[in-house]
Order: sequence, then C-alpha cells, then structure tokens
Amino acid sequence: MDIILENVGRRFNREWIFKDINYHFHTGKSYAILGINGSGKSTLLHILSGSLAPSSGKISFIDAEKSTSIDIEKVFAHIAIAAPYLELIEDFTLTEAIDFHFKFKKPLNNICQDDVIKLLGMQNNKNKQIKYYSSGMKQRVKLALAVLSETTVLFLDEPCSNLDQQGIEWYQQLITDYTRGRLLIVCSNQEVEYNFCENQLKIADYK
Ligand SMILES: Nc1ncnc2c1ncn2[C@@H]1O[C@H](COP(=O)(O)OP(=O)(O)OP(=O)(O)O)[C@@H](O)[C@H]1O
Repeated sequence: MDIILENVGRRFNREWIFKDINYHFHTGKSYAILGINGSGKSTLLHILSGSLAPSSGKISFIDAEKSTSIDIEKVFAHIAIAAPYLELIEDFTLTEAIDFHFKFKKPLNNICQDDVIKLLGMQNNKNKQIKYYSSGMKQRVKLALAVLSETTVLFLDEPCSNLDQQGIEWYQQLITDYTRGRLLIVCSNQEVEYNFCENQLKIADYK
C-alpha cells in the first residue's frame, strides 16, 4: 500500500502541530519520521494509519499492485503497528498472546507459534504471563508480533525503547530478515532505530 499526503496538516485546538506535508510513501521503501519529543511524530503516524483525520489537506491510501484506492475503513487490515501506546494484554502468557494476535493478523510466511517463540528466544518464559515480563522483553514481543504479521505496511514508533544493546541488534536483524518489499515507517529520534531507512521526513520542516 502506498500512502499519499497532500497539504496535510494537523492541529489540536489552536496549535498547529505540522502543516502542508506533501509526501508519497511508496510500498517497498523505508522511511524515518524524525523530530524531537512532542514534535508530532506519533500524531503523524496516527494520520498515516487512518486512525486520526488531518485538520487540513488530503490523505490517500493506494493498493500499489492494482493502482486502486483503498477505503479508509479498510486501511487497518493492511497495517501492523508496534508503539508505546499499544499495550499487550498482560494477563496472557506468551503462547496465548501469539495465538490471539494471529487470530486477527495472518502470520508472515505462515510462521508458527513455536518459531515466533524461538525467534524471541523465550522458550523458557512462554508460559509466563506477560505482566511478569521485563520492559525489554515486552518490547521484543510487541516488535515480533507487528513485524511477523503479513501486512504490506509496518509502522514502528520508538522501536528500541527499553531495549539493551543485544535487543537493538536483535531488532536490526528482525528488520533485515522480514521487511523486504513492505512499506516501513519508523518514528524515532535515536539513530539505531532508523539508520537503515532510505528516506527521512523531518517534522521540523513542516512547522
Ligand atoms: N489529543 C491531543 N490533544 C491535544 N494535544 C495533543 C493531542 N495529541 C497530541 N497532542 C500534542 O501534539 C504534540 C505532538 O505530540 P506527539 O505525541 O505526536 O509527539 P511525538 O513527536 O510523537 O513525541 P515523543 O517523541 O515524545 O513521543 C504535543 O504537543 C502533544 O501535546
């Protein structure tokens, strides 16, 4: 799915967060949305995922293969998201969380529950409730569930929050192995999270 922004702006009350963004996000390419805390990265991500309307301008979602427009109500099915504000269900064990997630999103390459657990390196914790996981372990689970969903679009907001050096390397390998051919958008202000992205959109350019 391609996403096209034409003169898109968003304000809350009288405060404009950004204005006049003209941008074409292409399927198969990777993009970093950059800006300081509070600059509007997550707000833009909400607009790009169809969950928040722009205050001005137009957003279009295009099926890249058919060159047809996708209705905004159907956009969510094309997108997987990992973000700090999207929480895991903490009463689930890891095996339950994986099974639940893949009831709604098809697993990429038909990957099975066991393979996801192995990829996470969490065989010894698979029957533990998520609420007892460390913050870094929870972040890995969120990333794996999003990246391993069969969607053409992948949004990652602050993907390395709570990850240690080993976790960061694990994240970069996950991106290398599973995002080819997809539209990848990373919201960040830490280089390790987006240094593989081919394109950069700086929110400060649209104030
Ligand atoms: N629902 C809302 N009502 C009012 N103001 C809002 C709302 N949502 C976001 N804002 C404001 O919009 C601005 C941008 O917030 P946003 O969360 O998009 O920034 P961000 O770049 O993602 O920040 P961070 O790096 O800290 O996550 C902030 O000033 C925030 O207070």
